[in-house]
Amino acid sequence: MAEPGWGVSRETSPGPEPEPAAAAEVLGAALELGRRYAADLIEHGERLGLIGPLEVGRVWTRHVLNSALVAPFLQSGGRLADIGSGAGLPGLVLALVRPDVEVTLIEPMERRTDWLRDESARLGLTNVTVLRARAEDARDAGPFDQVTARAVSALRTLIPITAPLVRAGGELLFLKGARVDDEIAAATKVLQKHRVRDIAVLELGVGLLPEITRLFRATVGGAS
Ligand SMILES: C[S@@+](CC[C@H](N)C(=O)[O-])C[C@H]1O[C@@H](n2cnc3c(N)ncnc32)[C@H](O)[C@@H]1O
Repeated sequence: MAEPGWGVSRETSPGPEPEPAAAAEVLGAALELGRRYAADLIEHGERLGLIGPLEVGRVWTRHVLNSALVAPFLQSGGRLADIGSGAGLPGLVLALVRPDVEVTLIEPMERRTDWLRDESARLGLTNVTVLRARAEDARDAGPFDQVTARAVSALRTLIPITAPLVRAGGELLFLKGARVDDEIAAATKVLQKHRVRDIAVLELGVGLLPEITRLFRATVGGAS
Protein backbone atom coordinates (compact mmCIF):
# COMPACT_ATOMS: atom_id res chain seq x y z
CA MET A 1 0.00 0.00 0.00
CA ALA A 2 1.18 3.46 -0.76
CA GLU A 3 2.50 5.61 2.04
CA PRO A 4 0.05 8.31 3.18
CA GLY A 5 0.67 11.36 1.02
CA TRP A 6 2.38 9.32 -1.71
CA GLY A 7 2.03 11.08 -5.05
CA VAL A 8 0.63 14.21 -3.49
CA SER A 9 2.66 17.20 -4.54
CA ARG A 10 3.24 19.76 -1.84
CA GLU A 11 4.72 23.22 -2.09
CA THR A 12 7.99 23.03 -0.20
CA SER A 13 10.57 25.74 0.06
CA PRO A 14 13.49 25.14 -2.31
CA GLY A 15 15.84 27.05 0.01
CA PRO A 16 17.11 30.55 -0.57
CA GLU A 17 18.67 31.49 -3.88
CA PRO A 18 22.25 32.81 -3.60
CA GLU A 19 22.86 36.47 -4.34
CA PRO A 20 23.04 36.79 -8.15
CA ALA A 21 26.01 38.41 -9.87
CA ALA A 22 23.63 41.07 -11.28
CA ALA A 23 22.76 42.35 -7.77
CA ALA A 24 25.65 44.82 -7.61
CA GLU A 25 24.89 46.22 -11.07
CA VAL A 26 21.15 46.57 -10.50
CA LEU A 27 21.24 47.90 -6.93
CA GLY A 28 24.39 50.04 -7.19
CA ALA A 29 24.95 52.04 -4.01
CA ALA A 30 21.89 50.37 -2.43
CA LEU A 31 23.46 46.88 -2.56
CA GLU A 32 23.88 46.57 1.20
CA LEU A 33 20.30 47.75 1.91
CA GLY A 34 19.03 45.36 -0.78
CA ARG A 35 20.90 42.50 0.90
CA ARG A 36 19.28 43.31 4.24
CA TYR A 37 15.81 43.51 2.69
CA ALA A 38 16.31 40.23 0.79
CA ALA A 39 17.57 38.52 3.98
CA ASP A 40 14.57 39.79 6.00
CA LEU A 41 12.13 38.66 3.30
CA ILE A 42 13.76 35.23 3.10
CA GLU A 43 13.68 34.91 6.91
CA HIS A 44 10.17 36.24 7.63
CA GLY A 45 8.27 36.44 4.32
CA GLU A 46 6.71 32.99 4.29
CA ARG A 47 5.83 32.96 8.00
CA LEU A 48 4.13 36.36 7.71
CA GLY A 49 2.21 35.29 4.60
CA LEU A 50 3.98 37.89 2.44
CA ILE A 51 5.35 35.42 -0.12
CA GLY A 52 4.55 31.83 -0.97
CA PRO A 53 6.93 28.98 -0.04
CA LEU A 54 8.23 28.66 -3.61
CA GLU A 55 9.08 32.38 -3.72
CA VAL A 56 11.66 32.04 -0.94
CA GLY A 57 13.96 30.49 -3.52
CA ARG A 58 13.45 33.37 -5.96
CA VAL A 59 13.52 36.40 -3.69
CA TRP A 60 16.56 37.91 -5.36
CA THR A 61 15.86 37.55 -9.07
CA ARG A 62 12.08 37.45 -9.27
CA HIS A 63 11.34 40.00 -6.56
CA VAL A 64 14.15 42.31 -5.39
CA LEU A 65 16.07 42.78 -8.65
CA ASN A 66 12.97 42.62 -10.84
CA SER A 67 11.52 45.49 -8.78
CA ALA A 68 14.76 47.49 -8.76
CA LEU A 69 14.85 47.55 -12.57
CA VAL A 70 12.12 50.24 -12.45
CA ALA A 71 14.37 52.65 -10.49
CA PRO A 72 15.88 54.44 -13.55
CA PHE A 73 12.34 55.44 -14.65
CA LEU A 74 11.56 57.38 -11.47
CA GLN A 75 11.42 61.15 -11.46
CA SER A 76 14.16 62.72 -9.35
CA GLY A 77 12.61 64.51 -6.34
CA GLY A 78 9.18 63.18 -7.32
CA ARG A 79 6.34 61.63 -5.35
CA LEU A 80 5.67 57.97 -6.09
CA ALA A 81 2.70 55.86 -4.96
CA ASP A 82 3.06 52.07 -5.03
CA ILE A 83 -0.32 50.35 -5.09
CA GLY A 84 -0.83 46.96 -3.42
CA SER A 85 2.74 46.85 -2.14
CA GLY A 86 2.34 43.55 -0.27
CA ALA A 87 5.83 42.66 0.94
CA GLY A 88 7.16 45.93 -0.53
CA LEU A 89 7.34 44.99 -4.20
CA PRO A 90 8.22 47.06 -6.04
CA GLY A 91 7.69 50.13 -3.78
CA LEU A 92 9.97 49.40 -0.86
CA VAL A 93 12.78 48.23 -3.14
CA LEU A 94 12.45 51.43 -5.18
CA ALA A 95 12.56 53.53 -2.00
CA LEU A 96 15.87 51.99 -1.00
CA VAL A 97 17.44 52.37 -4.45
CA ARG A 98 16.11 55.92 -4.92
CA PRO A 99 16.35 57.91 -1.65
CA ASP A 100 15.66 61.06 -3.72
CA VAL A 101 12.06 59.90 -4.35
CA GLU A 102 9.25 60.18 -1.76
CA VAL A 103 7.48 56.82 -1.80
CA THR A 104 3.98 56.13 -0.44
CA LEU A 105 3.18 52.43 -0.07
CA ILE A 106 -0.59 51.93 -0.37
CA GLU A 107 -1.81 48.58 0.89
CA PRO A 108 -5.15 47.63 2.50
CA MET A 109 -4.08 44.59 4.55
CA GLU A 110 -3.04 45.42 8.11
CA ARG A 111 -0.62 42.50 8.43
CA ARG A 112 1.21 43.80 5.37
CA THR A 113 1.20 47.47 6.38
CA ASP A 114 2.65 46.43 9.77
CA TRP A 115 5.48 44.64 7.95
CA LEU A 116 6.04 47.58 5.58
CA ARG A 117 6.32 50.05 8.49
CA ASP A 118 8.60 47.75 10.52
CA GLU A 119 10.82 46.92 7.55
CA SER A 120 11.14 50.56 6.42
CA ALA A 121 12.23 51.45 9.97
CA ARG A 122 14.68 48.52 10.16
CA LEU A 123 16.27 49.66 6.90
CA GLY A 124 16.39 53.28 8.10
CA LEU A 125 14.38 54.57 5.14
CA THR A 126 13.19 58.14 5.72
CA ASN A 127 11.54 58.54 2.30
CA VAL A 128 8.72 56.02 2.92
CA THR A 129 5.13 56.60 4.06
CA VAL A 130 2.86 53.60 4.57
CA LEU A 131 -0.85 54.12 4.00
CA ARG A 132 -3.36 51.42 4.90
CA ALA A 133 -5.98 51.91 2.19
CA ARG A 134 -7.33 50.68 -1.07
CA ALA A 135 -6.11 52.69 -4.05
CA GLU A 136 -9.63 53.91 -4.81
CA ASP A 137 -9.81 55.47 -1.32
CA ALA A 138 -6.36 57.10 -1.43
CA ARG A 139 -6.99 60.16 -3.59
CA ASP A 140 -6.48 62.55 -0.68
CA ALA A 141 -2.87 61.35 -0.41
CA GLY A 142 -2.16 62.49 -3.98
CA PRO A 143 -1.58 63.79 -6.50
CA PHE A 144 1.51 61.74 -7.25
CA ASP A 145 4.01 62.18 -10.08
CA GLN A 146 4.13 58.45 -10.74
CA VAL A 147 2.32 55.28 -9.67
CA THR A 148 3.75 51.77 -9.66
CA ALA A 149 2.02 48.40 -9.22
CA ARG A 150 2.89 44.74 -9.63
CA ALA A 151 0.56 41.75 -9.53
CA VAL A 152 -2.45 43.76 -8.32
CA SER A 153 -4.92 43.33 -11.20
CA ALA A 154 -5.30 43.44 -14.97
CA LEU A 155 -5.04 46.85 -16.65
CA ARG A 156 -8.80 47.00 -17.23
CA THR A 157 -9.35 47.26 -13.47
CA LEU A 158 -5.99 48.74 -12.50
CA ILE A 159 -6.25 51.88 -14.67
CA PRO A 160 -9.51 53.22 -13.10
CA ILE A 161 -8.08 52.97 -9.56
CA THR A 162 -4.60 54.34 -10.32
CA ALA A 163 -5.01 57.02 -13.02
CA PRO A 164 -6.96 59.34 -10.65
CA LEU A 165 -3.98 59.30 -8.24
CA VAL A 166 -1.49 60.95 -10.62
CA ARG A 167 -1.22 64.61 -11.60
CA ALA A 168 -1.90 65.68 -15.18
CA GLY A 169 1.11 64.50 -17.15
CA GLY A 170 2.03 61.96 -14.44
CA GLU A 171 3.05 58.40 -15.21
CA LEU A 172 1.85 54.85 -14.67
CA LEU A 173 4.63 52.24 -14.31
CA PHE A 174 3.32 48.71 -13.97
CA LEU A 175 5.30 45.48 -13.90
CA LYS A 176 3.43 43.07 -16.11
CA GLY A 177 3.57 39.50 -17.38
CA ALA A 178 3.97 38.11 -20.88
CA ARG A 179 0.28 38.78 -21.71
CA VAL A 180 0.50 42.54 -21.29
CA ASP A 181 -0.46 43.17 -24.92
CA ASP A 182 -3.72 41.24 -24.37
CA GLU A 183 -4.36 43.32 -21.25
CA ILE A 184 -3.84 46.54 -23.22
CA ALA A 185 -6.26 45.36 -25.92
CA ALA A 186 -8.87 44.49 -23.28
CA ALA A 187 -8.47 47.90 -21.65
CA THR A 188 -9.00 50.10 -24.74
CA LYS A 189 -12.09 51.84 -23.36
CA VAL A 190 -10.71 52.59 -19.89
CA LEU A 191 -7.42 53.79 -21.35
CA GLN A 192 -9.35 56.34 -23.42
CA LYS A 193 -11.68 57.29 -20.58
CA HIS A 194 -8.75 58.04 -18.24
CA ARG A 195 -6.75 59.80 -20.98
CA VAL A 196 -3.87 57.35 -20.81
CA ARG A 197 -1.46 58.10 -23.65
CA ASP A 198 2.07 57.39 -24.93
CA ILE A 199 1.78 53.73 -23.94
CA ALA A 200 4.98 51.69 -24.19
CA VAL A 201 5.94 48.19 -23.08
CA LEU A 202 9.62 47.96 -22.22
CA GLU A 203 11.57 44.75 -21.73
CA LEU A 204 14.01 45.12 -18.84
CA GLY A 205 16.75 42.96 -17.42
CA VAL A 206 17.50 41.19 -20.69
CA GLY A 207 20.86 39.44 -20.29
CA LEU A 208 20.92 40.29 -16.58
CA LEU A 209 18.13 38.23 -15.01
CA PRO A 210 16.79 34.79 -15.95
CA GLU A 211 13.32 36.19 -16.74
CA ILE A 212 12.42 39.28 -18.76
CA THR A 213 10.69 42.03 -16.77
CA ARG A 214 7.96 43.83 -18.74
CA LEU A 215 7.21 47.42 -17.81
CA PHE A 216 3.95 49.06 -18.92
CA ARG A 217 4.76 52.79 -19.07
CA ALA A 218 2.20 55.47 -19.92
CA THR A 219 1.28 59.10 -19.26
CA VAL A 220 -2.07 60.27 -17.86
CA GLY A 221 -3.71 63.40 -19.30
CA GLY A 222 -1.75 66.64 -19.66
CA ALA A 223 -0.49 68.04 -22.94
CA SER A 224 0.65 65.46 -25.47
C1 LIG B 1 -0.70 39.52 -5.32
S1 LIG B 1 -0.34 40.77 -4.16
C2 LIG B 1 1.07 41.54 -4.90
C3 LIG B 1 1.91 42.22 -3.87
C4 LIG B 1 3.17 42.89 -4.45
N1 LIG B 1 2.83 44.03 -5.28
C5 LIG B 1 4.01 41.91 -5.22
O1 LIG B 1 4.22 42.10 -6.42
O2 LIG B 1 4.47 40.93 -4.61
C6 LIG B 1 -1.62 41.98 -4.44
C7 LIG B 1 -1.64 43.05 -3.36
O3 LIG B 1 -2.54 44.07 -3.77
C8 LIG B 1 -3.32 44.46 -2.65
N2 LIG B 1 -4.56 45.05 -3.21
C9 LIG B 1 -5.61 44.40 -3.75
N3 LIG B 1 -6.55 45.28 -4.16
C10 LIG B 1 -6.07 46.52 -3.88
C11 LIG B 1 -6.58 47.84 -4.04
N4 LIG B 1 -7.79 48.07 -4.57
N5 LIG B 1 -5.81 48.88 -3.65
C12 LIG B 1 -4.60 48.67 -3.09
N6 LIG B 1 -4.06 47.43 -2.89
C13 LIG B 1 -4.80 46.38 -3.27
C14 LIG B 1 -3.50 43.18 -1.85
O4 LIG B 1 -3.80 43.43 -0.49
C15 LIG B 1 -2.13 42.53 -2.03
O5 LIG B 1 -1.22 42.90 -1.01
